[in-house]
Parts: sequence; C-alpha cells; structure tokens
Amino acid sequence: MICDLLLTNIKGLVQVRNADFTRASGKSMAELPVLTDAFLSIHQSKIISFGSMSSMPANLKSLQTIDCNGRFVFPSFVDSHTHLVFAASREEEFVMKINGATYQDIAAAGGGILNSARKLQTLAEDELLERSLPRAWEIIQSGTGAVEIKSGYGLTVKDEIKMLRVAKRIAQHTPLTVKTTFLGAHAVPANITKEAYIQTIIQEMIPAVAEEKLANYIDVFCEQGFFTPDETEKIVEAGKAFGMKPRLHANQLYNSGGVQVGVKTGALSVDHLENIGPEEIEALKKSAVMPTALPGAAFFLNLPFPLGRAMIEAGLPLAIASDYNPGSAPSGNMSLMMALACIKMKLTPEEAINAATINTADALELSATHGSITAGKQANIFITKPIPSYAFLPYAFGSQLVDKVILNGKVVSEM
Ligand SMILES: N=CN[C@@H](CCC(=O)O)C(=O)O
Ligand SMILES: [Zn+2]
Repeated sequence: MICDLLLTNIKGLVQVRNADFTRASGKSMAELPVLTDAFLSIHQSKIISFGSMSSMPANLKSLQTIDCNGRFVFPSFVDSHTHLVFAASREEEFVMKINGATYQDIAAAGGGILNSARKLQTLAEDELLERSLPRAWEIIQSGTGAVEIKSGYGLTVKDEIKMLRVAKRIAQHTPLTVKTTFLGAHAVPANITKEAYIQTIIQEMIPAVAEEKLANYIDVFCEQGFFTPDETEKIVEAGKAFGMKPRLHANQLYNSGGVQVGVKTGALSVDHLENIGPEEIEALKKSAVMPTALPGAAFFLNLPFPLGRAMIEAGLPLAIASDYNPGSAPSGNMSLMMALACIKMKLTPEEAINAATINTADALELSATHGSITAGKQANIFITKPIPSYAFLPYAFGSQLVDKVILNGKVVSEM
C-alpha cells in the first residue's frame, strides 16, 4: 500500500467523523471526536485512511512522512463569511471609533462601506488581486482551507463584477477552496436613490453576475439604514431566479427582521446576530438556516455578542466565521474567532471547533469535501505546534499555533 503523504504519531486527530455527519446542533455541539496517538494517510489530494498508530498497516509506505509527535491535527477551518477582496484598510475610522463614533456615525459621514467602494472603484482588476492575495495567504497560514468571499465594495455593475472576478481568481492563485457571494445590496451609493439602486441590482447586476457565473450565493445587508426586510426579500428572490441561494447579513446593529426574512426565503445562513431575542431563536428552530456568529465584528465594533449559548441550548446549530473586512473585522484568524466565541459567547472549545469546521462547511455546502477528518474528503488539514491539548488553540488567544498547512494533499505553508 503506497500513499503520497503519511502523518504519524499524531497526539490528537481532531474532528474525526463519518461521511454522513454534516452538522452539529444543540447537545451534539459539545461532542468532538478525537483519536489519540494516530496516523493519517493522504493520496492524490484526499484523506485515504487514519486510525491509531497501533493499527497502522505494516505495509503502508509513503513518499513523504511527517512525524507529528506532540502535535494535534485539525481539519482546515472553513470560513463561511468574509469580504477579503478590498482595496485598502480603514485605520482612519478605527481612530474615529476610539474617539466615540459609532458604525452608523461613520457611515453617515461618508465613511464605512462607501469609503471602501470609492477606494476600490479606482483600482484595475489586477491591482485589486495583487492587494487581496496577501490576505488569502495570511488566512491559509492561520489554518483556513475554504473561504466564502463577498462582493459589495463595488456598488456599480462593473465594479461588482471586478470584485467577483478577483474573488474567483484567488482560487486559481492559491490552494484555497473559494465560494463567492454577490452582495451588491451592501449599501446605497451616494449618487442614486435607493429605489433606483435596487432596480440596478435586480435588472443589471444580478443578470450580469449570473451570465459570467461569478457568484454561488446572494447576500443583502438587511439592516436599519441599509435594506429593509421587504427590500431584502425582493433582491433575494431576484437572485434565486438566477440560481443564487441566499445568505444574509442579519440583526447586526438592530433587531431589524433579517432573521425572519432569512427563514422565509430559505437562506443557507443568517450571519451576525448581535441583536436577536427569543422570537428570532424560535424562528430559527423552525428552519434549516445555519445561524452564524461573527465574533470578530462584535468585538471590533463593541456590539453585544450573539447569544451563542442560548442558541445552542435551544437545540440550534451554530457556525462561527471571521467576517474579515476593513471596516468591522480586520482579521481572518479563525483561532482568534474561536477564542472570542469561547470567552464572550461561552462556547466550550468543542463547540467552537465544531462551529468553525463542520458547521461552516455545511453553511457553504462543502460538507462532502471539507470540515472534518473523513476518509474520501479533501486532504485539507493543519498540524499545530506542540501543544498540551486541542483546547489550547482557543485558549492561547493571539498565539500562532498553526505550524504546517496541508491543502489538497500538499504542504503549502510551514512556519
Ligand atoms: N455589515 C456589513 N458589512 C460588513 C462591514 C462592512 C464594512 O464596514 O466595510 C460586516 O459584515 O460587518
Ligand atoms: Zn459581513
């Protein structure tokens, strides 16, 4: 028996699942199967076999072997919500926030999303790619193997198309698995009424995006001051007619009806959820929508953290993603997101790991290939530095504990 790559003496092989396990919910969020003193074999970009060292076949030969003594092996993170294609950072707004301005104050002063749009509109597609690729490599090095990337800083037909083309080109220039989302309804540009902009989204942007097959999904920033639930529904239904399934920005700044419209339109996920209550939890319980917390954004904007514990105790699944963007979450580090979920939302390490791997894979329709250590799945994994336990990853917040990254069966990053 021969394989391309063999990992031996793994202290803990984390998130070992059968192929039919696709989503952790309620009490099962607390269950995290871990195999101790394990091996894992990889061939032609897939996980072929794994088990305890004592059961490793004597005739298993490999072209390359990595001794993982003292180290844990995780499935790569799946980051199901990012805006990592952008032109430039926004530290000037960071300082305004420190001095007391709210997200809404900054948006009203022409900052926020419109600030990012102005910067992006002046860039050529290749330049935007050049600026975005280092962020893609940065998240690879911190353990992410699959990522969702949204448009929404273009806000004109040509600039939204440009953003989505760049998002798709990231998949050609890196080993990341990329899913793309059209978010033309992120903000209303200054030079057009909201009504006219919604018409542009529906009549021009969605058909153009669909024509070039640039987006898997459609998203709307359903929020007071941005798009109402009725407008959200109208835009989402127009996207669905072109084969784009919905996922929504919901209940970030206010309890503004995003969760309910997500449930009504059959969204794959409703993301943010800083402002929900019992009614939203009840609505989610009657649906298959994946509630997704973005703890980095709640942290950066000093918003209330989503009621993670309450959602899990209500029997719901929960996913966590980074929201990597220049305005509300300038970090794509999923270990940090897990730490925030544990510290601020009272998730246990097991719950946080499920939320950042198997559940985000489900939210991105990647369960067949990503999100767990399962024979036949894509060999997307990372090897930690020597650490005492898997819980050390969310515990030691801010430390870089990802040592080697293996994507599609190949070592792509080594510290
Ligand atoms: N809230 C809407 N969109 C982003 C922030 C965008 C920005 O401020 O640039 C978010 O998810 O937080
Ligand atoms: Zn977002």
